[in-house]
Amino acid sequence: MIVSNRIFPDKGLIVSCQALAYEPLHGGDTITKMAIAAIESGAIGIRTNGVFDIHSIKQAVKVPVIGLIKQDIPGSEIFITPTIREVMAIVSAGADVVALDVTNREGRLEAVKPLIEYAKRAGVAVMADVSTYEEGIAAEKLGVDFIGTTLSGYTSYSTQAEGPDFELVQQLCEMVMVPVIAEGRIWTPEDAVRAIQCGAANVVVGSAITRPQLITARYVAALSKSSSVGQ
Ligand SMILES: CC(=O)N[C@H](C=O)[C@@H](O)[C@H](O)[C@H](O)COP(=O)(O)O
Repeated sequence: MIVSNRIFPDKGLIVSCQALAYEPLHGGDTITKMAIAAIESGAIGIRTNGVFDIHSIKQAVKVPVIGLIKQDIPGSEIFITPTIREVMAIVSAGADVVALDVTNREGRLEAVKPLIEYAKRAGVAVMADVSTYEEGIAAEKLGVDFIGTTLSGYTSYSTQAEGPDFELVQQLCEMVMVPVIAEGRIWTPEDAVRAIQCGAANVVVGSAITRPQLITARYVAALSKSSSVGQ
């Protein structure tokens, strides 16, 4: 059986549960509890950042976990699992899938090869976080198991949009054989349905479910906009 089909045999929702050190929910078992809540409500997978949360969530839930490590490297724009060190740590923490940057920046399409090979040799699948169609095509050639639209809008040359990049999801689904995971700025159930209609195998939703500070800010902005209307 193809690795990706074994990991996520059905289409569905993957919830990204992440809180970096500067975010209010960072620390302790908060993120693990978020993951448990998501699974209790029907999510089929979790995407999470960092060794602690990957390991903790793996102990707590039975669904596949996509692991990444966000790491700032001075002078580099690549921050999602930038080096082999992070790949090794994610594999050791027990993730089922390693997510990493497969963008066309800083020679990454060449530099990422040993990272992909390491994960695959360890029996762990790879999700390529891309920002454009061309990067998705390149990622498939590199032998990844999933392609995510995660970084659309986060590279200088990709589509900059407020909402999800449905066009990229659709283009990739038409051209690649590996499952495409729609990810990035999916805020409503309708967005998620549309991503699946575009051909996505799965949908990752993060902030709209697990970043209460951003959810709150949207309500506050909407209310302040509506109260200023007509004044
Ligand atoms: C660009 C970047 O750093 N994305 C990260 C990747 O793991 C996460 O911070 C996002 O929450 C995740 O991609 C889900 O997206 P959204 O939160 O928009 O649903």
